Amino acid sequence: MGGSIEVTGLSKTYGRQNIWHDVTLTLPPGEITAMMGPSGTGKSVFLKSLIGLVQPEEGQVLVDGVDMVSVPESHKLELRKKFGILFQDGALFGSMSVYDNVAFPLREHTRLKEPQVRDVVMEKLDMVGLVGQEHKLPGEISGGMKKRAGLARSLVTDPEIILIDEPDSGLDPVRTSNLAQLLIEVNAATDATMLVVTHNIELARTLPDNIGMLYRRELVMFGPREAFLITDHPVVSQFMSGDPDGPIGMSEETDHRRSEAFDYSGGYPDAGMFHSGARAIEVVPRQLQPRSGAVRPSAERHRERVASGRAPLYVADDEESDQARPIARPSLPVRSLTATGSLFALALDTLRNLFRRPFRAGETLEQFWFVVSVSWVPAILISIPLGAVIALQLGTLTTQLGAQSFTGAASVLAIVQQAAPMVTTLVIAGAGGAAICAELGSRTIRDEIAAMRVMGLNPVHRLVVPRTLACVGAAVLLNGLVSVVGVLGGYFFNVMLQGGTPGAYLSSFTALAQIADLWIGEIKAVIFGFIAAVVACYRGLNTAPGPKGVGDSVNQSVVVTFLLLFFVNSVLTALYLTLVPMKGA
Ligand SMILES: Nc1ncnc2c1ncn2[C@@H]1O[C@H](COP(=O)(O)OP(=O)(O)OP(=O)(O)O)[C@@H](O)[C@H]1O
Repeated sequence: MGGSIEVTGLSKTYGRQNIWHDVTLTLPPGEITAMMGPSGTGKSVFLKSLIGLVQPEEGQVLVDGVDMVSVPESHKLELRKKFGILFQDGALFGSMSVYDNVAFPLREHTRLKEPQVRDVVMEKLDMVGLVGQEHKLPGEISGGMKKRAGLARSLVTDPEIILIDEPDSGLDPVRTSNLAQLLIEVNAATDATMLVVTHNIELARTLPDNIGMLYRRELVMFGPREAFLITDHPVVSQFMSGDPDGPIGMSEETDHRRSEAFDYSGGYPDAGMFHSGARAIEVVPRQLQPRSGAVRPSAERHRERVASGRAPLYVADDEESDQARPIARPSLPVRSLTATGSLFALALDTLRNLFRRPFRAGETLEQFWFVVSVSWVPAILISIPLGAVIALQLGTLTTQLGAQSFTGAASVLAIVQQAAPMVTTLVIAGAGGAAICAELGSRTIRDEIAAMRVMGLNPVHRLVVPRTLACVGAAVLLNGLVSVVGVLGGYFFNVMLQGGTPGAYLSSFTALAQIADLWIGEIKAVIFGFIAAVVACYRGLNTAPGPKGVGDSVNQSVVVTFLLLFFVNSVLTALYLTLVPMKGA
């Protein structure tokens, strides 16, 4: 029998937006449940909170007795292996073929040999009608096909709990019916617990054993399909009939006014009360049955629960439903501290995962090449004028002080210790970091990262570590390059324009500088490269929905990196000057 999920007092907010509060329900093991509700009522957020992809502020989600809300992330990764999930647009990995996407969980989590993997993958692809399309990339197939490929991937490990977000979006009515039929066959064959989030009334009327509805920040009704469909509840009956007249309008904001104006004189049905008889026969259609003739064990259990009165219909209290909940939003300092703490936690997690096997050499090299290729030209173009300006300024100053022979040492130290690591990392953050943040942000809003987490994979190990090593490697390499170009630029301007002598420029450097002065530049490059990468990855992985969310993340990642770099540079410089004695001092 499938896994059990018991939700108690669950509440979720985003900023000032209360998504839903105090949601309590149980998904009966092995049964199919549909969650309905107008757009934007938080159905997808609810589904993600069951699997620990969204962190609710209050409440519990017991998955086979373990609370998904409070267990540590490492335990969540294990618990998620019980789940299969189909995200709204399939959440396929864009760089892999349909075949590799479906094979991915098997290759990661089982010891099956490639021929066995092939058998399972082809069986699931056949089930969803995608045989012949397996070599295509996700970008080359339609939205409906992506959805079916996502379903095949979610079924490939025979999960105990299957979560499906809007299976019908992007599908025509015939394919929607076929998909519904497929889901009932899967349930009959596996007895998995299933939750289907949908707007599709026909699907909700014929597929599930139980139905729930979210509306205006709460669960308005939840219970057996046969009780839910015959209710007189104004919100539920309007939604199920698709009637434009009623408390539900164009948006939740205006619904508040419509709701006040609506005549509720018919009253609400009593919780736990079943309406039966002629009306039930009229409005409750026959539930879909497996074509194979198999008997669904969960359907039998459901009938027993209903007959014995152990499946009451929950109806929210009308008084409660119209009350706006005050949202205790943390103050700005608290939110800033929380974000800083999370960034710091990601940095530590990245360091921990550096030593985890397998080492992803291919992706690290690919990212390294990418960061170097977008950064080296701007880095050099900036370093030439910067070296010149530093040499000219210091040359003028040392001449005024009568110490012109020390121009070389001053310029080289300024370039190697300060300018080169800063320039390198600002360019890496602006070019490479911004691209990394945009890439991870797009993958986040397409639910690719969530899909990875569901498959029990750690995005820090898979994505953040290779990108961090790439940025650190690129920073060290480019720092050397920028230093050389900057020093040559300084030399050229000092010797050609300020009348300095080549011998004095170099000998002053050896007289005043020491090997530690060169090391500090490279150490700074390592630290700054690490900061640029972790900030970019952090913002990318915590992107808000939509293209605007990605844009905001990129912007914040660049600004935050710049601020951190200047701060950390001043601390490192002060430490170096305090701890390392100057040559000749
Ligand atoms: N990561 C996030 N950050 C901020 N707000 C979010 C985030 N994810 C979801 N939301 C907000 O939560 C609300 C509910 O979104 P959700 O996608 O769950 O709605 P839905 O009921 O599934 O809608 P639809 O049926 O249109 O898909 C929306 O207003 C959305 O903007």
